[in-house]
Amino acid sequence: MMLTTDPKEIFTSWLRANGAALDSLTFKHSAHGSQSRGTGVFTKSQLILDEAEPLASVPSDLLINNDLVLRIAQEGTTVAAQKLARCIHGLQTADSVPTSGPAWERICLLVFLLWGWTSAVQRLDGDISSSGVGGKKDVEKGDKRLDVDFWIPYIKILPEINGLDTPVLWTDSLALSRLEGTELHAAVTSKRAALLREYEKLLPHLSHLDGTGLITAERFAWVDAVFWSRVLALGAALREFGGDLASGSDYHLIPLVDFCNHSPDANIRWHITDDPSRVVQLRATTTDDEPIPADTELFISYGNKPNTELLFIHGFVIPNNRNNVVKFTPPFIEQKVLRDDDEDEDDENTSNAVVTEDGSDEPQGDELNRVAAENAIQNKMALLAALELRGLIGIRAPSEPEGEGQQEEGREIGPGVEDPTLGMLTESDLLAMYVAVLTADDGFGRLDDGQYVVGGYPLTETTREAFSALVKALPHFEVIRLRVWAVLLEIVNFKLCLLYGQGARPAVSQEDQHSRPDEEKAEGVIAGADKVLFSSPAKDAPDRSPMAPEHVRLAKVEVLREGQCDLLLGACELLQTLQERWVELPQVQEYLAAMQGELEEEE
Ligand SMILES: C[S@@+](CC[C@H](N)C(=O)[O-])C[C@H]1O[C@@H](n2cnc3c(N)ncnc32)[C@H](O)[C@@H]1O
Repeated sequence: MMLTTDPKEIFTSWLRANGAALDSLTFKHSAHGSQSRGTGVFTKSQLILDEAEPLASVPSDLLINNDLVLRIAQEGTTVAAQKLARCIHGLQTADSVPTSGPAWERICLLVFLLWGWTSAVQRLDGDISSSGVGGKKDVEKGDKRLDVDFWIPYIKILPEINGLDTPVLWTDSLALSRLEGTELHAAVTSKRAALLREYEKLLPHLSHLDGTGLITAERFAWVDAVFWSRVLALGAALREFGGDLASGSDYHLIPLVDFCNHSPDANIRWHITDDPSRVVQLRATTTDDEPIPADTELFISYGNKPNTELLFIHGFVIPNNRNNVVKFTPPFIEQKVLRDDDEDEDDENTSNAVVTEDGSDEPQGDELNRVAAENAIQNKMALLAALELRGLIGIRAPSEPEGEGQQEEGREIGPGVEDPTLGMLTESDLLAMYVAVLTADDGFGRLDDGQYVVGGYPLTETTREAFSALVKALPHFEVIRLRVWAVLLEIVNFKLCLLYGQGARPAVSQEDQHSRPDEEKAEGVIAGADKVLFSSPAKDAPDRSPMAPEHVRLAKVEVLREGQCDLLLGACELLQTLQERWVELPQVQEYLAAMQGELEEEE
């Protein structure tokens, strides 16, 4: 009998031999146009999807979590297990390495993957030192799961560096510079720096796993990407069942289930049971009457993720992604005082402090304003935290009015409409915007005893409902809403400038040997982003994706940028309409007239 060398077949046999069930499924290379999706889960023969019938299942013995890694380190007897033990022991005793919680679980799983990968590479290179002394095979006598060899069929089918293609792994790529103007540019830069720092910190311990310099900074970035692109946080679900399944671990790698690719129109999902022999199952999301043909890929949903997140974590984008969002930090109105102050300082290059007769510096008006602004921002941040509104605010695409009647309502948009932002802001983001734009003139602030007030009334309960009620009760509530629209419009315009300021067309790398004239190629990339990514797959699509070509990366970034531009243009249009409507409101007109009167009196 011929032994197979196909990693997918070896992996399938390994799953079956170890208690997984996957009779109706198979693993195949998946591609859409020239965008490779790596390995995916396909139907083996014609199949009718039925919610009640599990399509596949994985036993608890095949789940990989930090409990397993620690057991290998404590109980494993092979040379490879001892290497892992030295690595884990070093990490546990090192300064500034977290040794509990999700951060530690992640490190344990990174170590596991690097342990498997270095062992697989060393076997390939004929280096048998990791298998045993004098070339004798070093086999675990107890639990086979403590033996690195047991896991090699799984390790060998994982995507290689080029198969993941997340921007953090892009080097010397023009596509990186095209991320400028999007949130991803800063995110990628800081993630790379953080990974490098972490690599340098962990390397003395990781080198116990290999000792021959295999674990480079790039390999460390790879293992981090493998982890984030396939980890599932199952802890809470498993703990509900109690018993043996309720380990302390949250993060899990689940061979088989982690080969499911993502689609917004997923037809399968994972499901947890309390039966250890089939603890994680794949099930259909619906029951159909019509059979689906053999060789159809089945997809799960990774959640309602925007393209920024999909590209950052998974290296792919979805055209016309309904979940796109543009995020920003809360735009505290006091930041304007700080910005103006900085500009004044730059202009005059002088300090606001004046030297008094006794020679000491005394804060003057501007300085006092600055201190007050900084205090106000700190108080606002504390309030956001107390209301659990900390974090970024997101703008989503406003929903399109549907049908005749709704269009009419769209035109009628005004204070009476329940959500005048048409879904552009969530309820909690709107509350965070109120916190950002309220000022002392609105009777908003924090008293010396720590109590918040809105409109002069105390916020007796620090809940979102109570805060929202006080804001809505303000006599000039519509003025506050107008302020929100105006601040948002400023942000949207700024974000659009960042995107367009980047230029509508990418410059083209000189290294590109096969390039058409720059302009022509750049135009092709932009206009044909969808075409490049989603044209028909090559007939003989390679089993393993080659290095993602530069034009594929550029096309992905263009899909991301176009998504953000469309979203921001839609938001800009709506915000302009909102501003126009709100400025006409009698409440707003009265408020503006009163302000004008006050100003004239002061003069
Ligand atoms: C959980 S793994 C799925 C299995 C993976 N294809 C493999 O070969 O190991 C997630 C990774 O699969 C790829 N992927 C999943 N869904 C995709 C999609 N819709 N388009 C492109 N790539 C996808 C991405 O590389 C992602 O990081």
